[in-house]
Amino acid sequence: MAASPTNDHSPTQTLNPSDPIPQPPTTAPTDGHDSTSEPPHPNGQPSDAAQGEKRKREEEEQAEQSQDQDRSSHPLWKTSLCSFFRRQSGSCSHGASCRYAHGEDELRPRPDNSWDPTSERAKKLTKLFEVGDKCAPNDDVMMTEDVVTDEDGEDGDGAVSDPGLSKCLGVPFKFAKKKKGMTVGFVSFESADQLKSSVEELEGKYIGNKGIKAVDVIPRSFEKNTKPTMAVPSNAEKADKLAISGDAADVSESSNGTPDVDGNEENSTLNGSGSSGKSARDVVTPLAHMAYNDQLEHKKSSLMQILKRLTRNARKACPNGVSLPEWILKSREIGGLPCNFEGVLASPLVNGYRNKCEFSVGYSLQGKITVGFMLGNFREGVTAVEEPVDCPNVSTIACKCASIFQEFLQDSGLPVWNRFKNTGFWRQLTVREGRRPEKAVDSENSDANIAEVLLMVQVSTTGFDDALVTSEFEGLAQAFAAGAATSSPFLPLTALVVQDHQGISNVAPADAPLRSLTVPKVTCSTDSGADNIAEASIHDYISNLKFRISPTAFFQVNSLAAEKLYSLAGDWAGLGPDTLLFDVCCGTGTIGLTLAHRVGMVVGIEMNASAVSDAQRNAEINGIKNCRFVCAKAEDVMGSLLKEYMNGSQKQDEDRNITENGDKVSSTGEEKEIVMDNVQEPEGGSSHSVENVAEPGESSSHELESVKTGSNSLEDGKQEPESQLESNCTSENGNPSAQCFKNVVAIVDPPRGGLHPTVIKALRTHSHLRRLVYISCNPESLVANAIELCTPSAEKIEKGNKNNRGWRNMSAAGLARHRAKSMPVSESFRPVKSMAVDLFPHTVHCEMVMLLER
Ligand SMILES: C[S@@+](CC[C@H](N)C(=O)[O-])C[C@H]1O[C@@H](n2cnc3c(N)ncnc32)[C@H](O)[C@@H]1O
Repeated sequence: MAASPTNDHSPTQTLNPSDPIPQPPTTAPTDGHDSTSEPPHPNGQPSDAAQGEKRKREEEEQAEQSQDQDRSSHPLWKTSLCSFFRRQSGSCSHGASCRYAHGEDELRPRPDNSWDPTSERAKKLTKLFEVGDKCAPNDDVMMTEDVVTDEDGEDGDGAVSDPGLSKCLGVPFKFAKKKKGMTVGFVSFESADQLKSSVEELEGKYIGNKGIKAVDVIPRSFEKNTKPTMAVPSNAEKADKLAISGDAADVSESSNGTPDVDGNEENSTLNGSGSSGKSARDVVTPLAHMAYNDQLEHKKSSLMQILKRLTRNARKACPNGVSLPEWILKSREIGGLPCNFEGVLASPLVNGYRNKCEFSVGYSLQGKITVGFMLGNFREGVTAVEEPVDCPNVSTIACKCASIFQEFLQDSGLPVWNRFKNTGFWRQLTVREGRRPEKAVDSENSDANIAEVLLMVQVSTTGFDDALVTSEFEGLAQAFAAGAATSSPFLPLTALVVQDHQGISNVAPADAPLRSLTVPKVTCSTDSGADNIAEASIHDYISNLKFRISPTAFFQVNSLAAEKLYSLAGDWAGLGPDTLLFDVCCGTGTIGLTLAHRVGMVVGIEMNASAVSDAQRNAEINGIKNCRFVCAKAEDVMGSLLKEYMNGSQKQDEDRNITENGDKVSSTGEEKEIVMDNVQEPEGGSSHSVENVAEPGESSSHELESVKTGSNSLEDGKQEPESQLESNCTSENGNPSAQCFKNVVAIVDPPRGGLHPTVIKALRTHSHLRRLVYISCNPESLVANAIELCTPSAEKIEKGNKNNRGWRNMSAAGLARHRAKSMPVSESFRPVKSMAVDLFPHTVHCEMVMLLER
């Protein structure tokens, strides 16, 4: 049964935003504007001229799209009612060519078989649904965790049955509970008879206008003292239809069960349905059934569709009275793309390429404690975990580690984490592998290239006896030592770390306590047994540079493909001895350090303290002296750093930033200037001094500067920077200033969500920054950020209404269009070229690179 259509559903909520035809206004807001795609006009009613202009743009856009495709065969053709036609009593200037339906007769069903929610058909269906449509889809609940009650009617936590849910159900039962954010609730019964009669009574029942569907919780045969339990998945889009509270706080596991939590690609992989019959392989590597070349083709065409959104949205956002930029006009010649898309570069290694995997701890469908991948989404009631067998992106060594841990857990005296109750001890295993330098790489046998393995076990120690915990940790270390000793292929166990984390989701904050465990010497190939957490790290190689990687620091999961990615970014960035390169979101310094020999100076910005510490150390290991790493959130320091390095031209910048309406914005475009602390040496000269690291949210930055502390010794094969800075090229605080650099470029590589708006503003409003290379693991956020960077400025900027709640429901592109309107007057960038690098074979993900210039 599909989610029931309701009148308050806007098309953007019910349709896939990737649909190439933007949705029309289907509701009739008072200002006559398209409330689904545009925020309300901040200054009240738009003028007729503005409406005319907007309409003209839409017409142009329509004309362009008609070149691309046969519109009438488009899946969204006439699937929404034309609001102009309705408001103007049956007339629309587009006539028969309008993409929207002129009346109910013309209306077509949407690809998901639903109807425009404002249509009569949809309303009728809603009514039908309310009086008893029983054709609900068979949502699979694979909740393999204990959700049932104790004998006293309380759950294991002592929490009482959910009274709101009890009231809604209106049938006899023993215990009922639903967590906020979940689309299913759980009910247990005194007896099988009670279950049978209650389920019969519940069939066809509604809570609000949402049908209840009762399904068995996945085989509970493994439970001792099984009590009859069923799940009641709500067909509501939002879980609050079944919850007593309207507040549907999200408790979903954003990454659990996925191989990576680094804001990287797989976070979305498992957010689909948890349909039974799916294996871990299907869920984690959904393209594995395709030949690799076909996978690349598949990625190419979906990336092209996403890229076209940049053109469409920038066109839409282009202010009235401002000419469309050349790149938008020319996009017609390249099928609506914003710039040339040069294809997808293949990964040098297609199987076993992941150097980091995060394995969930949970129960399999058969009730066995399992270490592997979750088969779906916790929100939808799926917690079943399957072993990572047959997932071609995972190395044999990583699988072996998961299996050793799984064996250990079978006899552990401590419980596995229960996501439903938020109780338990063992949560997750992260396996990180360090590979040998490239020259030694054997692409046929990727496991043979693994030289170091770091294991991080996530636990929640709260409420557990210290002595028991200590003895379990000893047992764990023994188990890994013994397992590694007998492993084939050889398991070079380097470090074992425990991360203590109490939070609901397994995504731990960067400062979650870490403890290094001593692994008995007998099994260890390298310097294991380190009690000092500073030593718990592994090393990998990119472009012949050696990188130290701490347990929680980001490092691309496919090192060989990352090398291709970074060199592509470097080639496009137009580097030279006169270049100052900003490496924004630099992680362990990979991009800046691999390109350092091609530029005058690198300034890296990164918020994760361990990663910055690694970056600093990596500069030292490789004898690189022209890098400076700043530990701070980019949004807190980007403007200040650009300003600092563009000292000489500051006055000019400030003059430029007096907007037409007389408002003066800071040179960074930020409303408030963020003042950086003076540059500080790391305490005691040590790059590991985490005391020097800004707390999250602090606006100051403390820096670990490799410029000053880089060692002179070069390891074999390491690159000497091409140019060293003249000693007189320094600003007041001793850092080299931009006057020494003719060319200032930025390479940004943000997490999935993209750049913070403050960073975008700073990059855009610093006119000396002429070139920007954007790397992204999420092309959607790249497009959203590029809309803001590439849309021409209005002659007069609009001030946004920060209290407008309508923004919450906007797509990323819609929000970006809106933000573009309030961007301080500044020269926009233009997309020059784009290309993708496949870092994630067998998954739908890719790294995208786009060159922006002005
Ligand atoms: C996709 S990774 C890229 C790291 C690095 N460029 C590389 O390729 O190894 C994104 C990095 O941005 C960092 N990050 C996330 N939000 C940030 C912020 N607001 N400011 C600075 N760094 C941030 C993360 O810690 C992570 O290291």
